[in-house]
Amino acid sequence: MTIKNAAVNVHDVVKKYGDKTILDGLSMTVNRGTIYGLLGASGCGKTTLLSCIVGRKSINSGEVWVLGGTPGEKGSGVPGPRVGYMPQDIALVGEFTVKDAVFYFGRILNMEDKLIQERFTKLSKLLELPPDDRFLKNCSGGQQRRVSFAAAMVHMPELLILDEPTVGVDPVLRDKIWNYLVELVHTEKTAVIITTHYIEEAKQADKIGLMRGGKLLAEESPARLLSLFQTDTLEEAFLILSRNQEEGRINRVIEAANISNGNGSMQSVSSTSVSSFNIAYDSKEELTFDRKKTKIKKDKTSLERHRMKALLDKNWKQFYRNITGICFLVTFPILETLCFLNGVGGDPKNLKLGIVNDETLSTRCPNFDFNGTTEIQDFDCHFNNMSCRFLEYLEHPMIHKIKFETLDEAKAAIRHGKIIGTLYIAKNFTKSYEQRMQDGKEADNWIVSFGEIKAFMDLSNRQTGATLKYKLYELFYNFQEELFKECNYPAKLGNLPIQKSFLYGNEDESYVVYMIPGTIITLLFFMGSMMTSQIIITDRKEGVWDRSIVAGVTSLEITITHFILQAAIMLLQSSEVLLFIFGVYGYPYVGDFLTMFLIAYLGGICGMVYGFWVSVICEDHSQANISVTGGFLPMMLLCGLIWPLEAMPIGLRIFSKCLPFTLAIVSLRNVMKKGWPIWDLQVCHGIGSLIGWIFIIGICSVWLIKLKR
Ligand SMILES: Nc1ncnc2c1ncn2[C@@H]1O[C@H](COP(=O)(O)OP(=O)(O)OP(=O)(O)O)[C@@H](O)[C@H]1O
Repeated sequence: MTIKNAAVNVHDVVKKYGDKTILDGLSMTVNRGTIYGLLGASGCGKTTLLSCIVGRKSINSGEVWVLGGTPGEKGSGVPGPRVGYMPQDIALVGEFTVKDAVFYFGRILNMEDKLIQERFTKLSKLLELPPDDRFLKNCSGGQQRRVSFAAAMVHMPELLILDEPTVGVDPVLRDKIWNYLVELVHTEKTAVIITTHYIEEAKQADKIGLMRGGKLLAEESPARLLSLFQTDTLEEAFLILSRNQEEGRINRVIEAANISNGNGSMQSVSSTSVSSFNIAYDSKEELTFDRKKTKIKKDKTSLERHRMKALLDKNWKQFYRNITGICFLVTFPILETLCFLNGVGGDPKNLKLGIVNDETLSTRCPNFDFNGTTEIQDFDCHFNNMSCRFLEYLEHPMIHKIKFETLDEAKAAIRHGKIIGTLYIAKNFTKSYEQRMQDGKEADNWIVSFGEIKAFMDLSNRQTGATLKYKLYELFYNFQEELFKECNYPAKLGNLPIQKSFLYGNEDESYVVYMIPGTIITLLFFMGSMMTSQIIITDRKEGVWDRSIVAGVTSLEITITHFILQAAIMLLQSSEVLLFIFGVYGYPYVGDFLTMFLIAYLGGICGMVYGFWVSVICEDHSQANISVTGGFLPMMLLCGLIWPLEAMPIGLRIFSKCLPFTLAIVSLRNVMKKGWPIWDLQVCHGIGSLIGWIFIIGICSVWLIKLKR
């Protein structure tokens, strides 16, 4: 027998996961137009073997030859339309209807819709599929398995690989499926490899491979196995083989049958094993010869329109039929933006401030009247009731005044956390304040001291304490400025002798404005990384990724089509965030909006690529969540979102500038606050750093995907 008759030829294959050997020098041959039943206990390596045959797993040594070539190499037909693969997991999209699932694979394989419909109708009847429009996520496990089976067979492949297709299928339907397979191999000359735990159903196979411990114990027709071991069932034959292998007495069927039968059937068994050895040997020779003649080329990773279309259609259906997902993707950026704008940067309100006014013994001065508090006599300005006048200026939403009789009481209240600070006004404040003005540089120290309002503050909450402190300064300046006006003194005499003017920004700006560029970029980066890592891991976990690749789709096509949809979603999310900040809340910007949008959008795209990297290095969602947040939080703390970069030690500052967010935030702030154009060097730095990171992470991810295979 030659390799031309063999659909699959596996020779002396070793496959390891780490140190663990899963396939231990395994050889098998599957001929065209036959059914090959691969049997073995759970965990013996059946799925691993099938993955090596379809080219989804690389082997450590040995040879795998499929439909005239090596999987993954030119001419093998694997992955591609010549093979139909039904993996053990359902490996279909839950948001697909029954019909969508079959059409998806048909379209990937470039079949006309009319032909797909014809096949679908036939398979639907044969496999008793649920109604066409039922979503797979609403089908039972057995129903999903049958749909998966139909999807593997829609294109009538030359080689059909079925990993446990009859699990959860009732005996009548199971019988029907086997009859169909038998008919298929006879009429179409299809080669079928089928694994099953129901050993007896494999009686209809042309050949059975009994696998155990990574080796093939026997490779015979069912009838021959029964006669060799003189058993009524295949299960018993398998039991005898397994027992003998466990006891270390056999490696191959020849010895097993000897042990089981004594010398009686020695002759026939010997010839069987010799012939089976010859198959592998001949094939190997021809295989080696062919390879010497033709240099094997790797299949090019071309982009095919029909596959891209089918993938885009799949991604779109996955997206719009997942209502929870849509709600999250659309509303999360708005919610986060609202939380940020409402929760960060506003002034505190109703801060409890103690007042000890020894001058009037009142906090509110109920019948206080501004009139008469200043009086000009002999060119001098005389003051009355200044403490009440000042307390009027403290009528502000930030301050809630609480009267205390003594300073000690007020200090005790601060220590017990009842108030945030207290002001103390001495008994002769007005007189001392007036004296201090008139005496100027000749004023006595005690006059200066009594003419002061003393503040005692709790600064343990630095932000609140500092905000109140600056508010008190501001209110006092207002008080003093108006007072000086009334006295015909220069209004600014009491201010610090510094003339301030601002070329960019202004003094009253809220802290939130400082945080806006950082928040936009970090939020979109986070959204992008979460979205991409979750979607890709889900795709991979469900097995859709692998299965599509076996059907001929390339990793590049899957990645690009995912990227197209997610980039569109990111466009929406970036618009939402910018619209809320600058449109709805009206925060000012002076630069070009499109440049700001570009930087924000690139931040989101960079997040998507980071999410792609995370999906490559992580096995599941929880690992991915840890990686996304674990990578994101340090970057967020170091990027200048919360605190200026200038406050960092120099080494950390340089490191921070190498991170994806940092320069981008600086650029966005320069456009937003200073109106710098896109060609400004500092703006270009931020854009360039984002683009650089997108390429670096993208290339590393693709490289790692190749390495992992
Ligand atoms: N990616 C992997 N990394 C490490 N070990 C793995 C990996 N995949 C499978 N294994 C291990 O390889 C062995 C064979 O697994 P495989 O899935 O091929 O068995 P199987 O015969 O198909 O089992 P079953 O009939 O239960 O599906 C098992 O012990 C499994 O734990």
